[in-house]
Amino acid sequence: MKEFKNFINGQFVTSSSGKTFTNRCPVDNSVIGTVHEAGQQEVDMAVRAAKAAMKGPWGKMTQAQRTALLNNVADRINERFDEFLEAECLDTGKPQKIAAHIDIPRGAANFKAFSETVANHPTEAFHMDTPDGLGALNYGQRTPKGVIAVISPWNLPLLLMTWKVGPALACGNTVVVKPSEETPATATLLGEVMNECGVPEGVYNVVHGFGPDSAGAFLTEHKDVDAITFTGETRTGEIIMRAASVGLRNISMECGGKNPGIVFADCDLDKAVEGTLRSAFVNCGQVCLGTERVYVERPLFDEFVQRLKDGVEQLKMGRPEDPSVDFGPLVSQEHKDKVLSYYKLAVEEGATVITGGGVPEMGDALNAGAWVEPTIWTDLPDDARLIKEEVFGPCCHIRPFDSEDEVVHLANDTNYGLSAAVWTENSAKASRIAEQLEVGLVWINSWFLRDLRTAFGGAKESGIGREGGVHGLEFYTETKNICIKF
Ligand SMILES: NC(=O)c1ccc[n+]([C@@H]2O[C@H](COP(=O)([O-])OP(=O)(O)OC[C@H]3O[C@@H](n4cnc5c(N)ncnc54)[C@H](O)[C@@H]3O)[C@@H](O)[C@H]2O)c1
Ligand SMILES: O=C/C=C/C=C(\O)C(=O)O
Repeated sequence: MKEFKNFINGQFVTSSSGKTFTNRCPVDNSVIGTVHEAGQQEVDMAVRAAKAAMKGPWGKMTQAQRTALLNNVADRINERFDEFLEAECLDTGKPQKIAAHIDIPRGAANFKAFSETVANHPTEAFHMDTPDGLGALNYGQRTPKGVIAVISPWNLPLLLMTWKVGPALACGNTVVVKPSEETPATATLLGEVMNECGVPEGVYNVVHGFGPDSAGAFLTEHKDVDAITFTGETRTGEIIMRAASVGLRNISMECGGKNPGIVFADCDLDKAVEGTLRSAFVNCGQVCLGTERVYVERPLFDEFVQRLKDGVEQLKMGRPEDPSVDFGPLVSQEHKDKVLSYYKLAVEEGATVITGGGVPEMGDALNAGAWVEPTIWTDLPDDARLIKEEVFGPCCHIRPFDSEDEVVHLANDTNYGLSAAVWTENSAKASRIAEQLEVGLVWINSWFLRDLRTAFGGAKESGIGREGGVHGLEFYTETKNICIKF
C-alpha cells in the first residue's frame, strides 16, 4: 500500500488534521494507496517555505547555477524513468507505451527547454536621444515574480505540472504545486528527485488535496502567493480567477476545448484517418487538444466515417503494462459516469451511433475499472449539447460540409478556442483556413506535434495567456526598465 505525503521544505509530511483520502487505479478500481490531504496549516507552511527559499541559497544562485540544477533534475527523471512510468500509469490507467512516449519524456524535457530559453533570451535595451544631446540608455531587467501556485490536472499529470514548474524555476521563482486529487504520484516522486539533485529546500513544494475547501482553494487564496498558473476546466478557472483578484495576483490559464478536425477531400486519407484516430482517442480522449468535432468534406464523408470506425474497432484495451495495449480507461469512476451521461445524451439528441456508445465487457477484474467504449456519432444538429460541451472522453462527432466558408463558420461556432487540426494536401488552402480559426493552436496534416519554443495556449474560454518558449517569461518574471542619463 503506497503512501503519498505532502512535500514541504524538502521534507515529506503528513497533515496535522490526519485527513487522508484513497488513491485508486482506474484500470480495475483497486486501491493504490493513501494520500495525506494538506489543510490550511500545511498550505501555509508550504507557501512560507517557498517564500523563505527566495531569500536563501536559491535566490542567490546565478542563472547558470539554476540552469545546471534543472538540467540535473531532467537527467534524474530520465534515470528514474521506469519509476515515473509505473507511477503515472498506476494513477491514470494509461498504456505504458503512451506514457513512455509522451508523458515521462516531456516531464524531463520541460525542465531542459526552459532552462535553455531563460539562459539565452536577451532582455531589451534602447539608446535614446535627449534634448541636451547627451542621450540616455534604457535597459530591461527581469526578476523572479516570487512564489508561484501551480494547480494541475489529472490527464497528463507530470507533463502538465512540469510545463509550469520548469519555467517557474528557470526564472528563479519557487513553487507550491497542487496536483489533481486523482493523480498524486509523480508530483510526489519529483520531490525525491529535487532532493537528490540538491535543489534547495522550499523551492519545490507539493500539497495534496481537492479544490473547494481544500488545498486548492487554500493555496489560491493565500496572500503570499505571488501568481497562479492553472490548467483545468474553464469553470474552475473562473473560480481561481476570482481568488487571484484579491491582491491582484497574475494568472495563467490553460482550460477546456471543443476542438475541430477539418478533413478536406484532397487530404492524404491515410494520414487524416490515423491523425484523427490519435487526436480523438489517444489517452482515452482525455487530452485538452483532442478532436471532439470532425468536419469532413462531403465527397469523402462516407469513406472517412468507415475508415475511422475500422480504426476505432481495432484499438486494444487492457492493462498499462501490456505492450500491445493502446487504449486505457478513463481516470476515475466519477469521470466515467460523466462521459456515459454524454453517451446517453447523444442518443437523446438524435445521434446515429456509428460505433461504441457503451461500456465494454472486460471479462475479469478490469470490469471494475473506468472503461468505456470508444465512440463515433453522426447526424447531430449543430446546436446539440454534444457539439457545444467538452466531453473529455474517447468520442467524436463527424459532420459533412460543402465549402470553406461553411466549415470555418462551423469550426468557430463554439465558446472554446484551444486547438484545431486541418487535413489537406493543398498548403495554400491549409494556411487560408488556419488563419481564420479562432484558436490558439492549429496543426496542419499533424496533431500534438510540439516545439516547446512556440506559443501554447487558448483563445476565448480555453484560456488566458501563452506558455512555452519566451512567451511564459511575461508571466514568470517582472520586467523592470532602468534608464541611465549620460
Ligand atoms: N488547455 C490545456 O492545456 C489543458 C490541459 C489539460 C487539461 N485541460 C482541461 O482540464 C480539464 C480536465 O482536468 P481536471 O478534471 O483535473 O480539471 P479540474 O478543473 O476539475 O481540476 C484541475 C485542478 O484544479 C483543482 N481545483 C478544482 N477546483 C479548485 C478550486 N476551487 N480552487 C483551486 N483549485 C481547484 C483540482 O483539484 C485540480 O488539481 C478539462 O476541461 C481539460 O480540457 C486543459
Ligand atoms: O491535455 C492537454 C495537453 C496539453 C499539452 C501541453 O500543455 C504541452 O504539450 O505543452
